[in-house]
Amino acid sequence: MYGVWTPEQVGTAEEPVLARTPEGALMRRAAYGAAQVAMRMLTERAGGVTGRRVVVLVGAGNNGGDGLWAGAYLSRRGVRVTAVLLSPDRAHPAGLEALRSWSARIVTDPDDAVPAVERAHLVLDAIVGTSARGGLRAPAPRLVGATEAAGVPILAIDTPSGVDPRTGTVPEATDDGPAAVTAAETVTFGARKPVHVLARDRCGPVSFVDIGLGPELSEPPITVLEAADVGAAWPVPGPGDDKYTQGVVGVAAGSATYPGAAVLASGAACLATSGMVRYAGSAADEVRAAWPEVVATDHVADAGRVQAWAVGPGLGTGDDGAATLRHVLDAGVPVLADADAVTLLGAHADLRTQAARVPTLVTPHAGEFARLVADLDDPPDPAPDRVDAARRAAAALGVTVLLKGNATVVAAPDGRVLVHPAGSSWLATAGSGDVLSGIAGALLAAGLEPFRAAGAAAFVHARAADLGAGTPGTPGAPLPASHVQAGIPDAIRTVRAAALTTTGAGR
Ligand SMILES: NC(=O)C1=CN([C@@H]2O[C@H](COP(=O)(O)OP(=O)(O)OC[C@H]3O[C@@H](n4cnc5c(N)ncnc54)[C@H](OP(=O)(O)O)[C@@H]3O)[C@@H](O)[C@H]2O)[C@@H](O)CC1
Ligand SMILES: [K+]
Repeated sequence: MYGVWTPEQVGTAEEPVLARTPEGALMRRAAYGAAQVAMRMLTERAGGVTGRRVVVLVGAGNNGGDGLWAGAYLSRRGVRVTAVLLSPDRAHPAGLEALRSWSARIVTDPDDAVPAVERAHLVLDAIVGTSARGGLRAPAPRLVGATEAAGVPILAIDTPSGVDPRTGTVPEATDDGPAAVTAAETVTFGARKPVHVLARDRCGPVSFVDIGLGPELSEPPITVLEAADVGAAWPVPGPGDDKYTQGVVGVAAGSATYPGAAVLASGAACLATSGMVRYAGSAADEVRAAWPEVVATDHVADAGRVQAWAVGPGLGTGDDGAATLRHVLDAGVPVLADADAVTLLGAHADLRTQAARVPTLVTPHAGEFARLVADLDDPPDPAPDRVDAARRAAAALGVTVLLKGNATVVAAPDGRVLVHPAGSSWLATAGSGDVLSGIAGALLAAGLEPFRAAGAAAFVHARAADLGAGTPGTPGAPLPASHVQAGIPDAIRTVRAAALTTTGAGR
């Protein structure tokens, strides 16, 4: 597990460290770390360091200072460095002096900069960091566009410029070029910021350089689970367990029109934990045929006792669906509400009141989220700040909210937030949400609190898709939701193996 801090919190943590270290030491530490990453990238992508060409795009503030110092360290190692000063009058003086002392080339005319980036082996984006507001400013779009068109990789210094460091959002591109950098990799300093988990597609892999802020940082407003955390929390049977002690999950999903949702959710629940799965609904025959271990009935009233309900996929949003949701919310056990159940919660105030009385996890995509909060005073809007919107919705509704998207955001009513940054987009396929419902419902039944269940389910769901798409590190292929479902056991094995390696847990 690691934390993510806002730029303001990082700034506050920096102050005492800056006060007790020699002037410029923190920046030099950061820049040295950035130069190490740049040299590794040059070795991997250009076969070596000495004599390779690096262009540093240098903005007006300390981020530009990091870039200039990194350029100086690279020059010292024999790299041919060109610094492009985008605001020549405001370039960091000490960094500029350091770079000049190594006789690096310094360019201020964009017309000279374009051929330089086109011929570079690597471009460092030191245009703007944590003080960024809005997209790239001229002439940066032209230079970043030329870099991308030439296929030259970009290493973002601290944050990919043009991407909002707090929310990960990017303005529209203009005729001048891209509004933000798309980095091959990012190197960050002191603490990870929201952009690194909310806009992984813009950052690429993120390296972390410790500059000693740790003791000064407050509780992180966002945490990110790692494989070992998920593996250590994953419920598996012990010697004293039977099918009931591990938790029975009820699945209320699917309909005559959408039996597939029931099959996907029930099967995912079967694969996620080893207790027992009950199914209630009009797709009982289809569920039994696909998953003979499921105890299936036609109505929730006949389902028998469960320790949690997963309700919603393919349920319908009419009176029957509302009655089913009302029934499961009345059972007094944790509830996973997805898809049509989310829409029903948005439409019925009494159901929302019921949901707040039991541990409820709601898993909307963007459209369902808008319906879920439509009736609230001042409805939270995920554009531009998805974390804030999820946090406000969770607090207002008294439920845990898992907001789907490229980065999954989980917010608890008490203000805790988890983000799961997607490493890929393979989950953008019909039925993948039904699979997530089954996994999360099974974890609720096994006793995980909604916040943890949501984080662990999102992690394993994404891992199942990645494994199903192909061998990590090679180009993958699209996969349907039934293959995501089939990948759940492998995904669980990998997180449990990670837990075993890290802590000895997960046995
Ligand atoms: N404190 C430390 O010792 C350490 C700090 N560190 C480093 O400092 C970085 C933060 O530095 P910073 O606060 O100086 O601001 P920074 O992000 O460089 O922006 C500078 C100016 O750019 C402008 N600007 C705004 N938006 C823009 C845009 N879209 N496109 C173009 N320009 C834009 C805006 O000025 P404006 O023109 O709007 O007045 C803004 O004031 C941090 O990310 C890390 O890299 C590390 O070295 C660790 C030690
Ligand atoms: K940057």
